Amino acid sequence: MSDLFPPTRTAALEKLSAFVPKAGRDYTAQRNYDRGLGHHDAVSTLSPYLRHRLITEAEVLEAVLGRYSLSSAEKFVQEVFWRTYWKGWLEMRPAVWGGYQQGLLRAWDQVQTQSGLRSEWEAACKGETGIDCFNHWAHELVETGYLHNHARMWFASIWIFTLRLPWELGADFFLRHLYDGDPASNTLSWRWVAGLQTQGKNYVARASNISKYTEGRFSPLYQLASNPEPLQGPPHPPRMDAPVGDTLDPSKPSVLVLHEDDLCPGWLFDLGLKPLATATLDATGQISPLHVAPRVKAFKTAIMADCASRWSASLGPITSGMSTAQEIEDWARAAGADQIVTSYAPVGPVATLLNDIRALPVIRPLRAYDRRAWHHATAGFFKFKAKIPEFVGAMKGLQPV
Ligand SMILES: Cc1cc2nc3c(=O)[nH]c(=O)nc-3n(C[C@H](O)[C@H](O)[C@H](O)COP(=O)(O)OP(=O)(O)OC[C@H]3O[C@@H](n4cnc5c(N)ncnc54)[C@H](O)[C@@H]3O)c2cc1C
Repeated sequence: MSDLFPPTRTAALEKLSAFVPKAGRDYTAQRNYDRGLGHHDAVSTLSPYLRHRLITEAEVLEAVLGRYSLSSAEKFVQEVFWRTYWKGWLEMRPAVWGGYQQGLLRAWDQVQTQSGLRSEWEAACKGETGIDCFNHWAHELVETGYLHNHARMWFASIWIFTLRLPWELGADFFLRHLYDGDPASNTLSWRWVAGLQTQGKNYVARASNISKYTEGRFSPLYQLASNPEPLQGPPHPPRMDAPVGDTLDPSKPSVLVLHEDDLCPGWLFDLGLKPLATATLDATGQISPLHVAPRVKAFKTAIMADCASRWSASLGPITSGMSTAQEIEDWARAAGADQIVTSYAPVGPVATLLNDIRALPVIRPLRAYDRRAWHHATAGFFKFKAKIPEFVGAMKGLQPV
């Protein structure tokens, strides 16, 4: 497992405190520079922890806003809210996740039946194309489980417009190798690069931009598609209401399911939950039709174990690695529960698995942070970000001025 991301909350907190002093002017000025493996100091590299809520958005924002004003740390705060925005956007249009999964299966079928496509896809995943920077990022991703945001944008753009590979295969490559692989941020960012998210507007990687922001490490002059058209896709599905979450009745005999979307369960105990027993869920196998990288699987297993050991006094007997609805139902019944309690899981493999549970009610309280923000993801990020002072004010228990 990579030393860059030790799979513990302690490591996440240490990373946060090391980063906080840089979250103001330094981040604003430096965040777009990708200085390469071992030199990602200008950004927080907190995403593997934030994605799984081994540390929460609220904790990160509070630490940064404890040192800086909102206007001094505006850029960083906005980036954290991109994660919130993407989640809210997908919650209200879950069909986009289903559409991605279907598109991926179609593309995977083509890879298996068209030898030309298969060898191009393999070369891209192995970092054996004729484009140095792209090859470098493919290796960095596979070897470290992380890529800088700018590298993700360039990589996705080259994958789609220069190599002309199906975007779903690229998104899948990311999900199988990123420690922070996330249904909302990944799918919608790939769609954004392709021109499917902000429809008709694609992101085109330019050699000059790559050269500037890699400080000359790469300069793929004349190697990249120069004026590609955005991909065409269906219009966005109709918007559903954002979820508000269930109310927990802690007096009912309950079991707790811990999952990779929220590994800070303390707020559920604050609601009065006293589980008879706890299970950790393993939904890793559901994220892709292909094998997820062993380092990613190991990271997820380890952060769940870290969570379980931190909270062991509150969890009751712990069963690890449940991976089917049937297993969970049988275990919950055997424990004598009337209900299964779990933090609300946003659109993705965990939610899909939990939706299959029929034998017992599944109670999914939603954090106030998500409930306040998600329903504002109606249009583009520009409109959403205008609400940030309000979100932050509510988080601090303050009214925005
Ligand atoms: C094609 C593509 C695929 C992506 N796939 C994922 C993914 O699977 N999982 C994932 O967590 N992020 C994804 N991102 C978003 C972003 O690249 C990463 O969250 C960010 O690079 C993480 O590094 P960091 O923690 O050092 O970020 P910092 O710059 O330090 O930002 C702080 C935090 O803000 C959030 N954040 C920053 N930028 C974004 C963004 N553009 N979208 C959403 N949240 C953001 C993250 O939680 C991050 O930890 C993707 C972006 C692109 C362009």
